[in-house]
Amino acid sequence: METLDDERRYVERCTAGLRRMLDGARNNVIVGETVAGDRYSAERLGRHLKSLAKELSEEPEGPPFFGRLDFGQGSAEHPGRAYHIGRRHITGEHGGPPVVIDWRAPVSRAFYRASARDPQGVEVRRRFGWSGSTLTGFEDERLGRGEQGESKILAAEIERPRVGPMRDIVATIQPEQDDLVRAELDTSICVQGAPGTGKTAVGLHRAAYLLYAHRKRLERSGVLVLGPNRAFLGYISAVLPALGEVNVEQTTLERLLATVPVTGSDSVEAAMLKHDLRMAEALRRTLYGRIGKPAEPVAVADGSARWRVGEGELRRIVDDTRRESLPYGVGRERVRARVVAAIQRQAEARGHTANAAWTRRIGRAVTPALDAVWPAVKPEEVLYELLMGRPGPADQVLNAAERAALTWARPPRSVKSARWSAADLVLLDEIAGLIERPGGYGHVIVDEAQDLSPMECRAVARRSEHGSLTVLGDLAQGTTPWAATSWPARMELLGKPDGQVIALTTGFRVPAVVVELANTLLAALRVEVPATRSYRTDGRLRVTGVAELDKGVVAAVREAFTFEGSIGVIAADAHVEALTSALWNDGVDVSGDVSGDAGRRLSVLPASLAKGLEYDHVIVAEPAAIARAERRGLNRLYVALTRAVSRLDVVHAEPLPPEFSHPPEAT
Ligand SMILES: Nc1ncnc2c1ncn2[C@@H]1O[C@H](COP(=O)(O)OP(=O)(O)OP(=O)(O)O)[C@@H](O)[C@H]1O
Repeated sequence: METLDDERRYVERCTAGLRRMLDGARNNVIVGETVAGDRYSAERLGRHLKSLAKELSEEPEGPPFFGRLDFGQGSAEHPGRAYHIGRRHITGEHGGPPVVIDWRAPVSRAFYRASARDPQGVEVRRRFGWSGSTLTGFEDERLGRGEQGESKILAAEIERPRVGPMRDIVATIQPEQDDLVRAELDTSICVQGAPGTGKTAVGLHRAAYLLYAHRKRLERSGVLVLGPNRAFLGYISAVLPALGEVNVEQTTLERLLATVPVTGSDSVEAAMLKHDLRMAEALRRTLYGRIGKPAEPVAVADGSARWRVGEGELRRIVDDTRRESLPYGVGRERVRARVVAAIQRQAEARGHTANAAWTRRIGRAVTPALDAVWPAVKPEEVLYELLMGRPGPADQVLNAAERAALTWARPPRSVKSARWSAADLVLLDEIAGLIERPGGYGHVIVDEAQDLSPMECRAVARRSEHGSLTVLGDLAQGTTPWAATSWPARMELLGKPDGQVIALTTGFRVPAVVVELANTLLAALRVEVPATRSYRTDGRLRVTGVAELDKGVVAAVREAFTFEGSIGVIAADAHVEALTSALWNDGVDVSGDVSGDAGRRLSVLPASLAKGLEYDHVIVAEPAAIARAERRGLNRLYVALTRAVSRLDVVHAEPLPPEFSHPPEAT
């Protein structure tokens, strides 16, 4: 077995290999520009090579490898071979074998899965420790001899103080996580996991894995990551580029659906209704209500000829087309084509020849008749009609009180002046999907999926109809009024009723003492979620009663600065401003960005933005205020309490919510 010095020399080989790859890619750009046969292929090839060169040169400096596998002589596939495993493949000298194997390659799987009980041919698994890009040491597990122990390098990685945005976990993916990361592309999965079990990490690594294993297919069809808000996206946005994947769309559902600006708002009652599944049927009926019974025949002047499709035939065409359940817009064009075909039959019977230009002309000429029976519509027009509250086909789905709740209190003068709400975006998308099927993605990853409404699930389902889904969430962290209470039901709404629901049960963020406190709330949340165990036995919890909240928070922040890592003050939305000024007046720099991106250590954030984020030291200010601020305030509090990586301070001036059971009070 080599020494640390040997491994350091190997690092130099890797650095040289990377340099070779970059030079090669740059050289190829130049050659590619001169050798391609025609301008089109020159441009395509050039673009491809340039992006490869750019990708390589922009690759963040980091350790070239994190692990090594030495296979025994008895291994069927790799007898006596050794492989270094890293974030990306690094080519060897003179066309020789690669010096580093991509963590996603099939052989790397054993790094994550081999154990003393099932060594999978691996004699020794080595984990490397790094300080920046300096190799500092390694640990060996002699799996072939049945030796496997707790890894200090793994523990240090999991327990390291957090600063800045989320990092990848390629060096330490756990077997239960690896199973999900490498699940087949055609398999849709739903991961239920308590806070900090690595759902987001798993989802992002799955995206990277799928792009590696099915690059051609997915580069064509695309991979989409949906997160709950911009702060969260800022927090996770560096993970995939660090893994060499820059072509994944990462956005929120609201942004994805933003076809019109959101300038309006809804009462909770109206929003609840707009997110209710029955809206799908109400909208469908409203849209198809536009199709009319033919009142007159189609008459078309064609030079000296006059063509005519009678009312009866037109009615048959419309009825037949309706029965085909096509998207509304496709149906309209089908009716047009059938009317033109009927005219063509007449014309040909009278000796006219119908060429393409004639067909186009007649197609245009039947538009007025088509508009009368199957009019062209825009989604906004359909929703406008529904929200104006006039009697209509939706009355068969919604009762009078519901119709009244949906109706605009101050109706706009026209579609153009309508002020659409966030919930309206979802309805507009539903209508757009009824008119024409949207383009989909090869794979969609939805994080914090417990918060999706039934109507939002349908918007996701439309985009993954011909692809697969990774759904990530925690029923206990549901904070929207329509949050999920069962995963199989949500998977059905998401269009993947056969999707497997799998639980992650080891927590890597929240220390055991904090989990215990958060779990006292869990009973009150009335959701069925599997119990989890925290990997972390370190950590500190302190509950402090104070006379004045702002002074208590300032003192807690001052103390937090004496530790390493990021600090998050999480408060009820209404308290954020006052706490920020109290800190500011005390000379604390509070300009930190919520996602930790600005490099500052302290962020003061409303509880409503805390989802998915984590801070080394969390100060939850006035839990009772967070709990009473909204209908699912206790769930929100559960989210806030579980953001802590190392230390949690609960600071309160009011009594704690009664659902907290006897937390230890600081003196
Ligand atoms: N195998 C692992 N090795 C090292 N760190 C890990 C591992 N799995 C998860 N983590 C770390 O644990 C923390 C929590 O992970 P993540 O945010 O993915 O959890 P989550 O289940 O999405 O949490 P939440 O439900 O609270 O949003 C992150 O810092 C992540 O990097």
